[in-house]
Amino acid sequence: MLIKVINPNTTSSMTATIGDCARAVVGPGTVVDAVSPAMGPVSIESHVDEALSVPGILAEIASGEAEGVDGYVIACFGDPGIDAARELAAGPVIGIAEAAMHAASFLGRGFSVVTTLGRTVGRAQDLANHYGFGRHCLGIHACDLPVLDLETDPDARKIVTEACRIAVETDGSDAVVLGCAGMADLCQHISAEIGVPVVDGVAAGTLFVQSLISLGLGTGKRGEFAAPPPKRYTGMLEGFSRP
Ligand SMILES: NC(=O)NC1=NC(=O)NC1=O
Repeated sequence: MLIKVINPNTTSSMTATIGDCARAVVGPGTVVDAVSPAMGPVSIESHVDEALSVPGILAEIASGEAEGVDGYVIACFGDPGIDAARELAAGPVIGIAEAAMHAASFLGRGFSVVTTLGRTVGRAQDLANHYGFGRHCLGIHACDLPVLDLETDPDARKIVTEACRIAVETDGSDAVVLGCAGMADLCQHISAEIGVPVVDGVAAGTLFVQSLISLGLGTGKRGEFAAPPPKRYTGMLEGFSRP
């Protein structure tokens, strides 16, 4: 089977890290194609960044459908464009926030989320509530690292680890969810350091997609997520028009 893992930001080094983390967990019959869209923000740290990442995500979903992709992971903790992507895809589409929260909910009574900048905390809270994890999500904490500093700051691992330690002590949580795809490669180190399960949504989302495909399950097409009707788009979006 072929799973397309889409890093909605256009930083190729982060896409490579994300792809490595996804490939590390899939079974022998699964190929992971990790991509960034040709257009979009170099990192996603605001509502504007998230909105501007969606056209590129949808372009990747559309090309994936033509290429016979079996399922998709949207590897950004805001789960941008997830509903629109599900309209375009036949197979399952899972965002890393939804995946990580589901996984963490199996590990105890409650989990903490550690995200990047403080301004992304509200979005993570909205997603927890939207997905039905408001009761399980005991706290959402920012490590105050910009997304791309996760790759460049030599202290990034220590900063995220300490933020996770403080989150668990503050919230009394049983597990931690990493609130950024760029943290995926820190997961095992942090878990060993703080002594609680740490969930990376890239790995969790990839395995959930693999499992759904193995069960022969894809996105339901009877109603809300049926293929969208023909539509003309103008200006910069003209290429998205559906005859
Ligand atoms: N909360 C976040 O920082 N989310 C993210 N921004 C990105 O560019 N990738 C993420 O996962």
